Amino acid sequence: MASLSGICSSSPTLKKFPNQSPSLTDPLRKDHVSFPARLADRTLSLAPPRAVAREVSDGALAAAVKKGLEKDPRALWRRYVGWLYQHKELGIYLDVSRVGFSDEFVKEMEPRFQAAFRAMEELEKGAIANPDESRMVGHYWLRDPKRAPNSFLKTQIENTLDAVCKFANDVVSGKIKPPSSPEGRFTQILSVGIGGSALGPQFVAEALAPDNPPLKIRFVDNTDPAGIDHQIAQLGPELASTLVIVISKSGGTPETRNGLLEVQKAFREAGLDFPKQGVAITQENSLLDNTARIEGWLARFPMFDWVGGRTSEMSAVGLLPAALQGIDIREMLAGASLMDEANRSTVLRNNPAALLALCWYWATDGVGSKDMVILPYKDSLLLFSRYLQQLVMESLGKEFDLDGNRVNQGISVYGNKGSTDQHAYIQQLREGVHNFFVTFIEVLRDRPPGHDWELEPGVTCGDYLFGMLQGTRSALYANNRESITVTVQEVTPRTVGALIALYERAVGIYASLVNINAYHQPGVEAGKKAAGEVLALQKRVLAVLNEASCKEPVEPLTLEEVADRCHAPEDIEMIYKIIAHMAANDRALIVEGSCGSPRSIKVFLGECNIDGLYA
Ligand SMILES: O=P(O)(O)OC[C@H]1O[C@H](O)[C@H](O)[C@@H](O)[C@@H]1O
Repeated sequence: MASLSGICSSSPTLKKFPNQSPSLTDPLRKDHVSFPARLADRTLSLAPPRAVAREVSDGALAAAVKKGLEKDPRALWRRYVGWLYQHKELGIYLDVSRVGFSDEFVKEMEPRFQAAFRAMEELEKGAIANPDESRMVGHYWLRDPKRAPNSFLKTQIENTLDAVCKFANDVVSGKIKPPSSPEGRFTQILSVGIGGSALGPQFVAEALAPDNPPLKIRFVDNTDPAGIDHQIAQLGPELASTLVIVISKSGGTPETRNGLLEVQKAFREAGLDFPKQGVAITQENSLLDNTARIEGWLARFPMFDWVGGRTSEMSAVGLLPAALQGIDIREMLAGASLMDEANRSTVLRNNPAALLALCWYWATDGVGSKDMVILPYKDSLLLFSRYLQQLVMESLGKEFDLDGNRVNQGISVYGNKGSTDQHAYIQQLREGVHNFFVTFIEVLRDRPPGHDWELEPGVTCGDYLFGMLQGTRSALYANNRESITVTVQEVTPRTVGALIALYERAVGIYASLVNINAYHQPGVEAGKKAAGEVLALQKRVLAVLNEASCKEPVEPLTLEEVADRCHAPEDIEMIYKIIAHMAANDRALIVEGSCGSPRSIKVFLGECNIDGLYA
């Protein structure tokens, strides 16, 4: 059982259309105006934007493009050595040599970087770095509480960490027991949460949980009934020894609420007392917090107003589940803190997060023109790309900049793992549409010492993984595909903490470079609001169908009739979808016609709900 210290990546058709290069002549291309010096530089000598690449395939500019990315091995080696970043204590390396930025570009960007460094410094001092929500942005304080802008916040962070450690230790040691478990101690965690309240814990569990953790973890991160049923079924009798951790900063996210209600129902049906096995992680006085307090849940931990969901892994959100799985959370914090310290350097070459941001700006023209493909060559880092998807896309995907200009910024992120993806999408990356740059995550240590063996003379299984990574990096580069490589010695709590911190800061710096607020997510609300409107419409449809179904004889209705009676003729398509969904779930009966020809449908409810008539 774990102790507290233990827890604590030649278009032939163009020949037919030699005069077409639409994106180069499109006046809306932002890179025509965004950074003229750098564009001039690039058309002469550097890695091709996509439109240039197409002309190149026609042969005209091929020589210039080849000149673009350095191909001379000696010059490349000099570039590699010259730009290689190493964090000695963390054993982390950052190689940006396979991104084609020039010295001139770096010089042009220098003032912007200095401005970004100043902005990060202000942020860390407690500036309102999220102006739209009038919030401070304090995730960096979580791993270095003395940097918090006042002693109250410092104490809050320290007390929460202590409480997390104590609670985890008490659960792992069996001091805190489930009320009715034959095993006498908690054996499972069911984490209910979504977005930033799930992705960090999922990534960390996959990366760091030991093979036999003190508590195994499962996730309910959706309002998919079948998915929830599956998790509960997998728990089986162990529901009695399951600690349910409900995580929601706002405390009112519908998917999380639904997950909680479903889990509570399963507890009732199993005759279990949910509050004695329930833990809430949320902002003080949120709906969730009040529910947990009133119902007397086993424990409650705070989420701070100044920590965003996508940067909450080092708060109770990430630390509690990690500690319960026997992951050394103090090591995660130490790794993040060390990385933060390195990222405070105002010398670009010495600042790994700034180097990443530089590469992102170069590769995407500062307008998101290329996608970020994350390829960790290590199974345990599988979920890193998924974690980064939210961190990068929710932070950088913004319609307006800080001055109110419409910019539609963002960088798309996707990925899975190597070498597996070499058998899936590397074909397109090497030879297909050139709309990406790759980040390889390399782990030097193949497996714990003493377990290695040569599966053929001089070659281990890990050597193949290494060879696949290096081979893919070279093959992509040979075809002018840029890549970054982040290398870690091994996957440990310290390096995972550092990787999270590295990307958090890179996102913050990049946001400053392109002048956007990385810390809000106004776009997410539109979908939520529309979902609420659909559900409100469904209630009206139900009422109309119920009324017709309560008539004697029952009055099946056409879609037009339902829409008219809902006073929503403009919503007929949505009404059709609502009815088709209800019919698929045996909640409405289609007596005439079929869903394939919507105008033919006549529908009513299987039974009349008298109470519903007067609701
Ligand atoms: O933690 P919660 O308040 O439940 O929010 C969960 C998620 O909901 C949203 O849709 C936000 O866009 C995410 O940033 C957030 O992480």
